[in-house]
Amino acid sequence: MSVPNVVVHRNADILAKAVAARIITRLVDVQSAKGSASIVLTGGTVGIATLAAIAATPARDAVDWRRLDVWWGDERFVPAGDKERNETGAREALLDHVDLDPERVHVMRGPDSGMTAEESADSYAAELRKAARPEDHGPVPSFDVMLLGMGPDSHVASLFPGMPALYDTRPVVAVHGSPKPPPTRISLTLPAIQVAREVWVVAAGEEKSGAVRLALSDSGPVQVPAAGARGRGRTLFLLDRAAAGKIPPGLGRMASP
Ligand SMILES: O=C1O[C@H](COP(=O)(O)O)[C@@H](O)[C@H](O)[C@H]1O
Repeated sequence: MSVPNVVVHRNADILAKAVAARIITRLVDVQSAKGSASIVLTGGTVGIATLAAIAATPARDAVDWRRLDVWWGDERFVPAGDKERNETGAREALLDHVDLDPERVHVMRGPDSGMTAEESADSYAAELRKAARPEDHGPVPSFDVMLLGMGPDSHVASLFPGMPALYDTRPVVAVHGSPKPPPTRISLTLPAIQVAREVWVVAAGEEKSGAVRLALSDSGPVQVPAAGARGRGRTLFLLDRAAAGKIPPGLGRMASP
């Protein structure tokens, strides 16, 4: 697993635009190297603002959207189209505005599918397994880039401090009793997160600063889930100045002072 690098931007708006530019560059680089690329999306404020920033820039046309697999790190277990779904936010911000191959948009199903949360998690795990190649050496594809928002409690995806999902070795689980509504969710687990080639944790706001500090310390991921958000090849913490306010001096690289 990689050691995190920290990049700090002046405010949340610049952060979203800078992450959008990074994503475009990453996807173009991967597509030019191997044909297609994969991204794991997050919900949350910076995650969705980043997707809107991609939609707003003409550089988005540099990506071949039809050769992109889109996955989610977590989903709220509510019906398709519900405003609470991470999928709904992502579609409104970006996915409905680019020419994606619908077969490559891998949503986590909600209760309207007729599945229980457990069945939905199992079906997502099966979809991941189907997409994995021998070179992935396991049941989850080596995602090219995974975006993860982070809560003030240090949760990433729908992995909340102390909850059973953090001990689970399956790639996808149902989460019940989430401290943040809605209570039922589907989430990748840490073993699935940690197969990503690159994991980018995005966070803005002073209320996240304590969690950022802990996530960059040697805290254990059961207490501080974001401390387990590490990519195989690269881990980035992409922050605004407020979220970076409590990290030890010298750790954060100020990109836009
Ligand atoms: O519930 C969730 O929250 C986190 C972070 O959200 P934010 O609004 O505090 O940025 C998000 O990353 C996760 O995907 C989502 O389901």
